[in-house]
Amino acid sequence: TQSTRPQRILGAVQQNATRGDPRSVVRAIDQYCRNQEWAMNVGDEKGCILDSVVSEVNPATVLELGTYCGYSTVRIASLLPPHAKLITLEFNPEFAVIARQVIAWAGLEDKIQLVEGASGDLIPKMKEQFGVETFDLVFLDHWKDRYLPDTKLMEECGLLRKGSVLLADNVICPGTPDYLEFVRSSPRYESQYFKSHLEYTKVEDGLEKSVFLG
Ligand SMILES: CNc1ncnc2c1ncn2[C@@H]1O[C@H](/C=C/CNC(=O)c2cc(-c3ccc(F)cc3)cc(O)c2O)[C@H](F)[C@H]1O
Ligand SMILES: [Mg+2]
Repeated sequence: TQSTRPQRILGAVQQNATRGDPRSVVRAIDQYCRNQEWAMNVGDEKGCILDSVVSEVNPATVLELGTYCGYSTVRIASLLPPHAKLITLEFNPEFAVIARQVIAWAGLEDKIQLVEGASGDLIPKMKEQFGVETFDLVFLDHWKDRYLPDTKLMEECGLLRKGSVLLADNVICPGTPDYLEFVRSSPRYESQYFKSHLEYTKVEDGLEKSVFLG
């Protein structure tokens, strides 16, 4: 039977990456998606910007919205200090199955909690069900029309504190116009655009880093 793109990405990891070596997992996915078939990972170019923001924030608690195959999940978790935790939300069970195996291959199960479900349902349960106070860093990379409602929901649920950093993928391509307008005009956020390119292409895209001011 025909394999799916996520299954082929997992295969590339299992064939080309070293178990327990997260950076080799990241490299294997980038090489596959650049040379064989495109996939919507944040990728190597925007990934370097992601790395620098993660290193700067040095977060104890991270929330990722939209796991897909776990590329950015592994990339972020590989840079976290000991005892730091990353919660990643994914509502497509087929993607979750693949992402769990990619995370396991990287040996990062202890740092990453993949929760299956929709962000709109899970965000209100973060405190009670997952023992989270606030998030130091949130990486938004799920449906683009959900960035703004979920940001407002995180505020309402008290999951952001003064200094929490939101990092949003794809603010140019496919684009998140309502989110961008909000974080750039709101007095409660200090926003900065990092110009880059759509993963594995020459098309413009970028990341928006927005610090919640409380
Ligand atoms: C809505 N709440 C959700 N809760 C949990 N998991 C979710 C939720 N919503 C989606 N998911 C989950 O998060 C993922 C969704 C990622 C969406 N990403 C993109 O569409 C996306 C698209 C392009 C792109 C650019 C140009 C072009 F020509 C074609 C594509 C580039 C990118 O970097 C992207 O990130 C996953 F698939 C979905 O199940
Ligand atoms: Mg993306």
